[in-house]
Amino acid sequence: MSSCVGSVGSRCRGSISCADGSEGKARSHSSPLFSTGTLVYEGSRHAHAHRANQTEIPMNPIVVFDLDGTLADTAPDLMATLNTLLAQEGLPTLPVSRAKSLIGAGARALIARGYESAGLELTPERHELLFQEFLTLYRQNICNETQLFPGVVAAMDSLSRSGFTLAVCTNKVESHSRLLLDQLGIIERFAAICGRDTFAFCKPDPRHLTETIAMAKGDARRAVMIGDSHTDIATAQSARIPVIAVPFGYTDQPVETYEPDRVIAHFDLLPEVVAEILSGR
Ligand SMILES: O=C(O)COP(=O)(O)O
Ligand SMILES: [Mg+2]
Repeated sequence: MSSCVGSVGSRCRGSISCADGSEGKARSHSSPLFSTGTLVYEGSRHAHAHRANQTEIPMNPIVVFDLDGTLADTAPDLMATLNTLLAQEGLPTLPVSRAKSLIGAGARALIARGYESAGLELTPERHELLFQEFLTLYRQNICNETQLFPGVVAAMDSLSRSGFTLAVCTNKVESHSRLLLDQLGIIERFAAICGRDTFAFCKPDPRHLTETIAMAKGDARRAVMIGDSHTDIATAQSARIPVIAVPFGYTDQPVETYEPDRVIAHFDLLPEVVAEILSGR
């Protein structure tokens, strides 16, 4: 039998390619919602194959987390880094409370928005230079005051026990995301960590989410995203993935404005709400 490598794409429409070059369709193998599902390969050349000869690719239900403002309160260290840059130029620094309107679209946007609110417009060259400086500075100070939000670890424990794969889809650069998740002690929990530079596209492009799910080998039909911003909600909505919002992150407007499927005020509620969404309750 040929060995088949799963590259099951977003929403499970992807093909599965085999060592012998043949392609086949992946079909859902009926599975209970919260147990590990499987996809059964039915290669065109092997359609006659006896069931015992079929290659099964496990596809777990998956929860995809945003990082800044969802898993962790990163505002103090992000704003401290921004303020170091502003102070270097003799510009007024900004309070952490401004994080809600500045964070969410990555470090480049944070710098542009920060300088704009300090009354300075950046040329593209200067912007790029400051971005590089920001990356270096932030890397050295990434977890000084940053903390996981209450209940994150217990919620992940519970989801993992129920058979969920976990992944991160963030607009932070991937290396920073990995460094931070490592310093927070939770990096091992994620089957995929995809930052704004992991693919050629990033949130709100829905492919950032669907490709994260594919990379984690999660089942896109049993996937839920959790995020704190309009960007996360819009991304999930365009990917047709249900989305839960947290109200304690970085957004100007209340998250309800963007019509997520649910809003949870504490991570203790996450496992239950994910279960409700996936069972259509
Ligand atoms: O760093 C940012 O601005 C955004 O990051 P997030 O996508 O994890 O919220
Ligand atoms: Mg966020």
